[in-house]
Amino acid sequence: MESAPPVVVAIDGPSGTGKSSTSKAVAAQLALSYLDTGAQYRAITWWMVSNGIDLEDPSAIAAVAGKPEIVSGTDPGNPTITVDGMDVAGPIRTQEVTAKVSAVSAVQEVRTRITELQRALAGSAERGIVVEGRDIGTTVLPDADLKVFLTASPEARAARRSGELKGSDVHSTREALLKRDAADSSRTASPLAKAADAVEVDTTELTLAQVIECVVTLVQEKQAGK
Ligand SMILES: Nc1ncnc2c1ncn2[C@@H]1O[C@H](COP(=O)(O)OP(=O)(O)O)[C@@H](O)[C@H]1O
Ligand SMILES: Nc1ccn([C@@H]2O[C@H](COP(=O)(O)OP(=O)(O)O)[C@@H](O)[C@H]2O)c(=O)n1
Repeated sequence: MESAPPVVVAIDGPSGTGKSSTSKAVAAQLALSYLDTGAQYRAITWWMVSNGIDLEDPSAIAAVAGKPEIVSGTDPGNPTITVDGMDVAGPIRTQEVTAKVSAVSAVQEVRTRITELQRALAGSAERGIVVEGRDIGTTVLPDADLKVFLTASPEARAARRSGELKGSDVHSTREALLKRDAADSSRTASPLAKAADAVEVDTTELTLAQVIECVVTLVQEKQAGK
């Protein structure tokens, strides 16, 4: 039997809408690769913080954007991320990195560099890939076979996020999350946006299992040529 052509799936949306959990599960179920592009922006931000780069100064960020070597593992069962050979899966999730990532990801030189990495990984995935982020359907992979834009109410997103972060309260989590969404949506370089041809799924009232099933069905329909 001939093997199916690779399928490329772009999943975008704001924080806490379920992109990572959905993308990982969909990729695992369909034996596709998986790429968390937020982890890449977090990794370059972690490197800049660790090296004392002035994040108030976009030109200082731009000047060193090419320095760190960022490598993403694309197995949905074991996604990995390293910077210059160091495993940074833990350090990229600190509140400090979360608070600073939008300033770094707004710099065009950073985006150009990370977008190149993303396209190379998508192009080399034999069976196909699920790529999640903010600008995958609009900029990184505008020819993706399927584009999904996940949304959810700010309350649902804040409740989900604060459920993950021990000791955080929903109110401050909500404020931090909305601030980051506003920065990501208003930047000039490849802002968070829904592609015109993306399928929007509001996950507010859906369980994670329902969202996964919905996206798996959309991918299978594409693969069947519907
Ligand atoms: N539909 C859903 N209902 C309830 N909780 C969800 C749903 N989707 C995701 N979650 C939970 O919300 C949290 C954030 O999900 P995540 O996939 O990391 O979102 P994102 O990648 O969009 O920021 C995780 O703990 C996840 O298990
Ligand atoms: N394709 C992408 C993905 C993330 N990002 C940036 O990276 C940050 C972290 O993304 P993330 O997906 O890890 O964030 P969460 O939704 O997990 O909180 C975002 O707030 C954006 O600033 C981006 O600019 N473009």
